Amino acid sequence: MFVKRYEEEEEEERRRREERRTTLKYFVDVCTRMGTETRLSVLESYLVSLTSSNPSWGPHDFQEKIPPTGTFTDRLQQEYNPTKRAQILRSVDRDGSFARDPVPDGPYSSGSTTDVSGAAVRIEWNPKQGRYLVAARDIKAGEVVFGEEPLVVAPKPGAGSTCLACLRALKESWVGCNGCGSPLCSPHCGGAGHTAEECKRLTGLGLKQDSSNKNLLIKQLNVLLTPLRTLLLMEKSPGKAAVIAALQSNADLRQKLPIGRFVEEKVAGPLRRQLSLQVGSDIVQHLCGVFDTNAFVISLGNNRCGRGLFPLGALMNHSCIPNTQHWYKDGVLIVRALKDIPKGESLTNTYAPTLWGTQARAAHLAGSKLFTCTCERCLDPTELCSHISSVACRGCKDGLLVPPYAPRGPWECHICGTSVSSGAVEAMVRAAGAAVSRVPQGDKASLSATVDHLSRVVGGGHYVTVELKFALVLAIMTQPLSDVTEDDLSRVVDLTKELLRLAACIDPGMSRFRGVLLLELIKSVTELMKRRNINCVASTAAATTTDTTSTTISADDLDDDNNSNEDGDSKDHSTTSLHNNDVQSLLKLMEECEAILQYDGRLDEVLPLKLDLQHLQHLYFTSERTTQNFVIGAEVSE
Ligand SMILES: C[S@@+](CC[C@H](N)C(=O)[O-])C[C@H]1O[C@@H](n2cnc3c(N)ncnc32)[C@H](O)[C@@H]1O
Repeated sequence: MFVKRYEEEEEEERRRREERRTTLKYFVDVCTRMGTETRLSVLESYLVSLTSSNPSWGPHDFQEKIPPTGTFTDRLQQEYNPTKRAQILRSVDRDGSFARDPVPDGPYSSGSTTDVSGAAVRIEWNPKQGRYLVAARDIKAGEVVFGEEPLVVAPKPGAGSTCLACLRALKESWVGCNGCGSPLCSPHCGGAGHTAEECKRLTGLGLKQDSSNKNLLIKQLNVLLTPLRTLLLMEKSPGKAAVIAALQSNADLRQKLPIGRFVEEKVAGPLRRQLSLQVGSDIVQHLCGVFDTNAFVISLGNNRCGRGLFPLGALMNHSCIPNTQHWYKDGVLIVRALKDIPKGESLTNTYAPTLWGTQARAAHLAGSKLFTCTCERCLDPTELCSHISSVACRGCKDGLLVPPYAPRGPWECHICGTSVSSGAVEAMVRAAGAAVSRVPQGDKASLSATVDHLSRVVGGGHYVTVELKFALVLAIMTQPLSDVTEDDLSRVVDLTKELLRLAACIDPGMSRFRGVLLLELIKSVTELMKRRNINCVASTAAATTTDTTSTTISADDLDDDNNSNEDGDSKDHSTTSLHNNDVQSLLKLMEECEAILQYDGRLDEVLPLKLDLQHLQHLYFTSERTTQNFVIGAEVSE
């Protein structure tokens, strides 16, 4: 009887081994031979699987039936004549073998007639940008366009010790996993990330034995973990394997770059030698490329962060003035519209911080995503009149040196015409960047001094200074509010208003930047109002400026449409007083702030602030019977 059971177990094990071998072989085939059409079908099927399995994340009026748009293949049939169609497909499929790879088995399989009805988005393709998402119907600002769970999550390659199970960043001392010695936040961490299969493979790294070399081993672990987890997932699920195979990896380009060599030497080799994975270099190059090209940095709160692969989210192409932004809720990627998006418009996401200037964004995109952005902002040297890259002119008092249209041309002042070589400007910006890097993180005094210094060197509106201004606002406002001086509160009011005007140009709509700025503005104004006792008419001009100028904080002034006259000049903000209805204006802004930060970790701060404001409103109406004006930052003139 025992012999029989042993034989059965042997047979079962043999069958499992064979199954795995076939799956991986199958994946190799899919990866290397999959044609463009099939890749699109796989992703369209994946989109359908998401909308059907997770309708709660769909648009609010999800029940409304949208006429089926048909698959990409169908649309090509309809929209192009046969010659054009063949041309298009050849242009994206070098060996011409685009035709008939089988669509893989698994949860995402489907025939060529994928029904994408119900989804707010559909997938399109063009030769310049590849695949991208398009609004399948009108989408409203603030609407959740879709939610998506990650296929794979792992620590960032450059991260330090991170709990493999829950992605928490760990301090110097941590417990090692009993099996492989990898970092865990506790032996009983409830996170599901570190599986038995992964543990078995990772014993090959020697983390359990080697304690002298831990830091180096952790670095290696973080580099290997992403492809390891992805390969283990693909072995288990052919459907998911096909989705991952269908994602863009830029592997051909990357192989000619230092990153290609790095992957070969530091990833593919060790995966085979140390973790005993039978995997070819082409697969590893593809997987590393897929992550570097598509992965999102995820931040799960409580110091838990890493990278996640969200195939549908990854299909959003980049724009430096994106129309969507994402948040995370319980590990799910929530993609929301920043503005109204009409049917047919492509959905975009930004791959580079919007607060960076064009040269910095372009360098980041070229280096990591291997393309050049040609959006409206990138093509405009003034960056949509924000002048965030323009540098203060030394030739005249008010002028700005504006970047040239030609790549290495001279920068010219838009007022006095002074011309400065691009090399000289770049050196100036580098020096400014170096000054920023010397500022200790969160150090208010150094931040403030450096903002003043950089405002003189590169200008107050240059992106290096702007980033620091934002950091200064956060540094001031992370202290307990009762410790913040009135001077600092007034500075926050001025800085947030200046940054809100900038946000209206380069990060418009319901962006997190606007939401956080509104929150800090409302918080600082509310605190000032509370301190100055609503029943008194207080002049605080001396505390804020040497003259009696300051800026209004009414909702109208934060509204960009009201912020410039017909010539596009900024309004004069020197006449200042809070109007009688300003508490109500603040409450209105609060509503907007709450709507923007609906999925943000800072939403918790909104409710107490709202209560404070409602309390002030009550006081205000009581006091209004005796006092006409409540003034911040100006002399009272009755
Ligand atoms: C995350 S993927 C986006 C989806 C991709 N288009 C696809 O077909 O899978 C990023 C890649 O898409 C392309 N891409 C994204 N945005 C682009 C843009 N604005 N202009 C040109 N190419 C873009 C680049 O090749 C980039 O490496």
